Amino acid sequence: MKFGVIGAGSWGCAFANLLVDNGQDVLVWARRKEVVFEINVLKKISYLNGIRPKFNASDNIQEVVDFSDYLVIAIPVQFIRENLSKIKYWDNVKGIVNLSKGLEIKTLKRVSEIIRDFVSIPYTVLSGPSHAEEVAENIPTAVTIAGENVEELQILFSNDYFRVYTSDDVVGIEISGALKNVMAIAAGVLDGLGGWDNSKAALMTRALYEMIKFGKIFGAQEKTFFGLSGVGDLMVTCNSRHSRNRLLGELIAKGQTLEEVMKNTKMVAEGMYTVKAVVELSLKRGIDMPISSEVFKILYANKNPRLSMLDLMRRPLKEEWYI
Ligand SMILES: NC(=O)C1=CN([C@@H]2O[C@H](COP(=O)(O)OP(=O)(O)OC[C@H]3O[C@@H](n4cnc5c(N)ncnc54)[C@H](OP(=O)(O)O)[C@@H]3O)[C@@H](O)[C@H]2O)C=CC1
Ligand SMILES: O=C(CO)COP(=O)(O)O
Repeated sequence: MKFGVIGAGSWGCAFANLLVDNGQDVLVWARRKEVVFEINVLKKISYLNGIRPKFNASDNIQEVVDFSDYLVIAIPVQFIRENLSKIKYWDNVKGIVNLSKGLEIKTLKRVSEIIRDFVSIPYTVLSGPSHAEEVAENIPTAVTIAGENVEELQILFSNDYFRVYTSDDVVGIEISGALKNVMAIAAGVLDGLGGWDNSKAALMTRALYEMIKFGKIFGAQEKTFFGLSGVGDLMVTCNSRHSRNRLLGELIAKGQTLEEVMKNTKMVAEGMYTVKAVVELSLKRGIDMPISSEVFKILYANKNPRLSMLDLMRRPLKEEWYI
């Protein structure tokens, strides 16, 4: 099978290597010519130290689409629309596989909804605790896919280091994948303030609750949040040294501004965008989202992270579980 991968960042490249390991033909789209040169000629991936690309790349998006049976999306969510709009013909593509995690802030849409604005071909989302750095080193990883063609894709993607489960909950997988990035920023804030175990465990548990509350309003299934794309990805992202979202929160709590953090990294922390959509949607739909709302205030209203933590502790007392 031929896979075109849109995005030559860490996840696009790690996933492309996985596909090659599984015997698939792969062509990756990178927006910059220097990245194509690095991959095709220098055999380097600048986003993944020490990992050699097993695939070729092109900076011509239409060429990659024309090559593809399946098109894999692996670029930051805020740029999916602008890049899909460059594609003129979709004739060969039999399905889309989305690896990106977030909500579009301009439209408040999930990735499946953005894609439906362009084509109505089968859509599948893949999510779960899967840091690119570890997948690229063939470290055992498990993820979930939902959508169309999942039986075929489950077989094509699985191997001895990558185990793929299936689910019937596209909405739940997209929402849990998007929201865990916001929660990981909050976890990073705690790491920056003190790295306390009790506080981190409390935050992650209440974060899961908040994710479920939000997801159910949009038709997600509760059980999805207890699976790989929910609690699994929440655990990895809130705790991992690889997580860009967690690191963003940590650096802010240690005194850097958002602008400073962004200037010093080329990697995307999706939660800093998604939190805007989450707060807007929660206001529109009347969903109480205390952790997301504090993350928003810390990032965009210059709120002192210590005060955010205190404000969360001082909320009205209540039963633990009341959805
Ligand atoms: N990294 C991971 O472990 C995982 C990431 N994800 C998700 O995958 C998605 C991609 O993340 P990841 O690979 O980590 O990102 P990286 O930060 O590693 O790389 C970002 C990639 O997106 C490209 N890019 C940035 N801006 C644009 C633009 N305007 N148009 C086109 N391409 C652009 C960058 O190109 P350039 O180099 O030219 O700037 C680069 O190739 C995100 O939604 C993320 O949440 C999901 C699971 C695991
Ligand atoms: O989604 C991820 C791991 O599953 C990646 O998280 P970060 O973007 O925070 O690194």
